[in-house]
Amino acid sequence: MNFVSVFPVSLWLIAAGAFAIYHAIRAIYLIFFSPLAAFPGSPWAALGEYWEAYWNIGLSPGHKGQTLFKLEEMHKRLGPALRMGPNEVHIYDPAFYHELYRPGSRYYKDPSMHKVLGAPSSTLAESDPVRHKQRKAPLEPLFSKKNILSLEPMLMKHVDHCSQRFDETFAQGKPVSMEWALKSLAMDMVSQFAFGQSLDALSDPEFKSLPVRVFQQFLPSLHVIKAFPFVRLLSSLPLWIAKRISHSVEMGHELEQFATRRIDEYIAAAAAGKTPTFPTLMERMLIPLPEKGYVVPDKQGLRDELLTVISAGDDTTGIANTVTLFNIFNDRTIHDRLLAELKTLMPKPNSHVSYLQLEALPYLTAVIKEGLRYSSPAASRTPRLVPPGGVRLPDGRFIPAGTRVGMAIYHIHYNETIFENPRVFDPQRWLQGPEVAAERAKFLVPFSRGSRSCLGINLAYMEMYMAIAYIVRRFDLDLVGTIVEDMKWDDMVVPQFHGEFLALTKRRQD
Ligand code: HEM
Repeated sequence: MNFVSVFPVSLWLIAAGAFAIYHAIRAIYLIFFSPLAAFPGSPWAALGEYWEAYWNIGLSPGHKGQTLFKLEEMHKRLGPALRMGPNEVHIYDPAFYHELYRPGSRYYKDPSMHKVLGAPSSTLAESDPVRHKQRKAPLEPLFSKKNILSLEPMLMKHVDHCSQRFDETFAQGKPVSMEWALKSLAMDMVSQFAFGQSLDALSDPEFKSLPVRVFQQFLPSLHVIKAFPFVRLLSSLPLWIAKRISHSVEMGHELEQFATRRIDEYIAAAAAGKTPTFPTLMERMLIPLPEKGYVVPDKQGLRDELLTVISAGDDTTGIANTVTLFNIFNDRTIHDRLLAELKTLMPKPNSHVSYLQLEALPYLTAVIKEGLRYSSPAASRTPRLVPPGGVRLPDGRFIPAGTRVGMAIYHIHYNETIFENPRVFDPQRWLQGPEVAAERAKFLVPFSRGSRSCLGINLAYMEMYMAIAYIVRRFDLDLVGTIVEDMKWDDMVVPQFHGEFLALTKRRQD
């Protein structure tokens, strides 16, 4: 007996017909009658994740990581609010950014989205504001400026190691792939901060150690997982099967195993009294804070935290440094002015200065701000849910409570009304008098704003100031055939460049 003989053909036809009618009615409702029908956009977007997947996944040429740019173009044609999904609106109005992401905002993260995207029990993914505050409690003092300043010698050690690796590669007559090298530098810094021991990514001969590659290759797969959540289930398969199905799933497995190993090693070392001499993420996460409602998470929670912090801190800072350095060495005017300023503080190429001294340099500061604007490492939208009562937009349209709304940092940073000639890398725009600079600073939001903004902001700034200042002062990078076109990028969760930034890393003599 088989299924077809149990259910006659007519029943199958009725079931298929009912299915088709249900979806046709659903489509008509979503496109023409839903409360979001007033918002223009592609009808495919109204039906599901299909439109976004079509522009992001890259099944056809020119359609990889393009949703962000497509949205920009559509907003310019169709207005500041677009239909982005059955229950989602996308906004392109800088003034609304400060409403959506302000401190105390009641627009919370959407838990369903983070369940799909992974690491659901991390601070980054926690949507409930009370639980988020509790979860953040041990991390806040760790990420404070005071504590980050105490990490300066550790960061300096990695900058020196990076310089030594540049020398070795130069001696072999080979160019350095700057993106890989700078991501390795960021990886060593953030891994030591997270569990007290760096992953020594800088020692890899090509700067392509497994952890750096794994994060780089896993993140773009989030586009696929978002559109087809069942893909996530593949990660529960045994590794040998998963490997045959998808490289990204294999990478996801690698990541989880890597984090679990690190946690076990850390706990074993702590039990043997061998903890690092400076506070680390792991150490803080393992101490309960009953007065703040913080309970030590289970293994899965620790793993999620470790993975999100390393991933949040590696690619982002690596990308920001890559883009900033390319633009410095691609424009002699910017380069010469920055070098001249650095020489006032660091008379010799091997001079050492403190981070606080670097932070006080006006042109370096302008270059770093512009690097963060121009690179926008966390470029895409970070959606939130509309709070009870809904929201009325300035044009009178209403968005009901529970709708997802999102804005993209890239759209703020590349908005011509705020930043003139946004596609030009121009540090000078930050030096046009305190009033103009203050007005522009309101819209410099690489780390987002409000209670869900980046916890790692102080560490990220310190990494950037130190990497940019020491590399520019020590090395005269000679771009090996890299042109502006190579630095164009697709939005694959983090920017993915079209070409490679290759440079001969020659030491300066004076
Ligand atoms: C240039 C470098 C960086 C940029 C541009 C950046 C950007 C961001 C942005 C935009 C968010 C908010 C995401 C959201 O709304 O969902 C965020 C959150 C976060 N970032 Fe960063 N980040 C950087 C570096 C770092 C570093 C170095 C670390 C840690 C070592 C870090 C750790 C975190 C954490 C833990 C969160 C979650 C905060 C929370 O939800 O309370 N980030 N980052």
